[in-house]
Amino acid sequence: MIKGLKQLTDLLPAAAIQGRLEREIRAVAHDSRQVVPGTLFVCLSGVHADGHDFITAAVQQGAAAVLVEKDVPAAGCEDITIIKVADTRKAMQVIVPYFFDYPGHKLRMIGVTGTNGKTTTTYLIRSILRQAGHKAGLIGTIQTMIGDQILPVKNTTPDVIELQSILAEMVANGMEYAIMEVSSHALALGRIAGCEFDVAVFTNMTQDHLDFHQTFANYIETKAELFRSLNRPDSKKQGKTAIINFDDPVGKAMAAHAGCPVISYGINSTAVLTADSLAVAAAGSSFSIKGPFGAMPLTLNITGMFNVYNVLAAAGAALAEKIDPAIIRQALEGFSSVPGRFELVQAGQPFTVIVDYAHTPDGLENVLKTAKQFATAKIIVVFGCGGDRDRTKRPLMGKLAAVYGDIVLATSDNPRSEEPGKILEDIEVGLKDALAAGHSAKSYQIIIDRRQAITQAIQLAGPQDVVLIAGKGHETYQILKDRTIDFDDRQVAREVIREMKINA
Ligand SMILES: CC(=O)N[C@H]1[C@@H](OP(=O)(O)OP(=O)(O)OC[C@H]2O[C@@H](n3ccc(=O)[nH]c3=O)[C@H](O)[C@@H]2O)O[C@H](CO)[C@@H](O)[C@@H]1O[C@H](C)C(=O)N[C@@H](C)C(=O)N[C@H](CCC(=O)O)C(=O)O
Ligand SMILES: Nc1ncnc2c1ncn2[C@@H]1O[C@H](COP(=O)(O)OP(=O)(O)OP(=O)(O)O)[C@@H](O)[C@H]1O
Ligand SMILES: N[C@H](CCC[C@H](N)C(=O)O)C(=O)O
Ligand SMILES: [Mg+2]
Repeated sequence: MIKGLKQLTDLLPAAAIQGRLEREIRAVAHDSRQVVPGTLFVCLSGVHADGHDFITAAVQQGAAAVLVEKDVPAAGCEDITIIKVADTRKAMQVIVPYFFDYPGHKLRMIGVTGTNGKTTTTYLIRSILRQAGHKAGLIGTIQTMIGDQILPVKNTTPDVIELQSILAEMVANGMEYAIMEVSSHALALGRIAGCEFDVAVFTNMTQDHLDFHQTFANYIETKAELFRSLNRPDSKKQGKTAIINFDDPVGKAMAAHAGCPVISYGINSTAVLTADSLAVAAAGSSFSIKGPFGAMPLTLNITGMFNVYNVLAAAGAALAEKIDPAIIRQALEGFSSVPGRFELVQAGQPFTVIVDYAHTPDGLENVLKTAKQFATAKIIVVFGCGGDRDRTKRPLMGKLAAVYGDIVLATSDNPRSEEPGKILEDIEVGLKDALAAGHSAKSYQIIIDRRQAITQAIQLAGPQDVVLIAGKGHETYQILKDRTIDFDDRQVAREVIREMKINA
């Protein structure tokens, strides 16, 4: 993409400009390390750093212009254009979609938000759309997919520059759909500027990210933004639909924000799509979806009540896109799994080992309830809580692990800049509470080293037991204070089982 700087600044009528506008802009970046010759460097004030401090570095790398919200020294900036606005983040949200020719207007866009279930629901929607013969790209926690091309990701929802560039790539590659997870961080930080969603899905709302949103009420309000966005007077698209979980206490409020047709779903509420005849096992589940098309009996490779909700949400999105129910059924029944979501590790051991991405109290409770539904012997839980994340969820997760598990091994999960022992102390408060109240767990152990915790769990497991290793799912790393090391729960579990020569 190449745009004239004048075209870009025309979108910012209140900007104060110093220097010439007759320049070609070949890229937009807010990170000096990504600046190439001809870049417009956007200076953002962040949590850890201030982009204004990197102007010299950006100029040295060939920046043609800088967008600032503070006065910056002219020295060193003689050959570039300085554009000053009141808020660089907002200005970036205006110019970047234009820079990439508004790819979000050319794709049918499906956004999925909610505390849990976004990744799973987006994968399900993608498989249905592909089954129906559509070209569908995906953006989310695990990876970005453009057709069969896979790109690594840093965040669940990329920042506005990366996101618009991915969407442009999708358009260039003939994608009809972009299905994406919309995190609350993305909504709060305006990362989805320029995306016009045709379908917005609400999965659920439970505690997470209170470090960032401060209160649960703020968190809900932030999520509501996706549904309000369906209702904008300046919208370029027609025929929007909201897919809403009516079993969730805030579902109806989300629907009210949408101001467009709603496909509701739920198991306990009156809704357009419901499910009954539910049966779950470790390796799969069966149930029947009831909807305007009648009944759709399903036998699936994914399990757990929570996945019934994800399936209903995905079916709702597909129905909004007028996909034939027979195709929806075919796709759902052929769907294998999402990496690291209730993933069974099978290395010949006589007990069940599950690796799951539950990293919130609700996620952990759901996955433990599911394990409890089919477990015939002990449940051994290995889990931890991320550093630099919502601290208040730690005792809650500790408590839930001990309420549903028989043996709990609390360990590290991406401690980041925090002291692992301190995180575990927070978890231990909840563990102690649950034990004092006489819940399921007979014992717990605190084992800082995650490999050692997994080894201990596997050593303790007897025939028919269930070992649940929660929190990291598909992740292949452990983020420590000073470095990131390779770490994959599934691989470690397999290695430990093989080393111990445990056979059925
Ligand atoms: C709180 C948050 O979301 N922070 C995001 C934010 O970082 P920040 O504002 O703190 O940036 P900063 O490091 O202070 O830097 C400020 C500016 O200086 C620039 N800089 C910095 C260094 C340098 O050498 N040169 C330079 O130009 C940076 O590019 C930036 O523009 O902007 C960065 C660039 O877009 C993001 O990568 C970063 O996400 C961090 C890594 C993060 O972990 N975010 C998590 C909490 C997150 O967003 N999670 C959500 C939800 C997950 C879920 O589904 O549960 C997600 O969508 O992933
Ligand atoms: N609908 C659901 N309700 C509650 N828990 C769920 C639901 N779906 C999945 N989970 C649990 O949450 C975990 C994460 O699921 P998934 O990755 O689909 O959610 P997510 O919303 O994408 O998470 P993230 O916020 O990290 O992107 C799963 O491993 C499972 O334990
Ligand atoms: N999207 C979530 C993922 C948490 C996964 C867990 N393994 C952790 O690192 O806390 C977050 O960034 O808070
Ligand atoms: Mg996700």
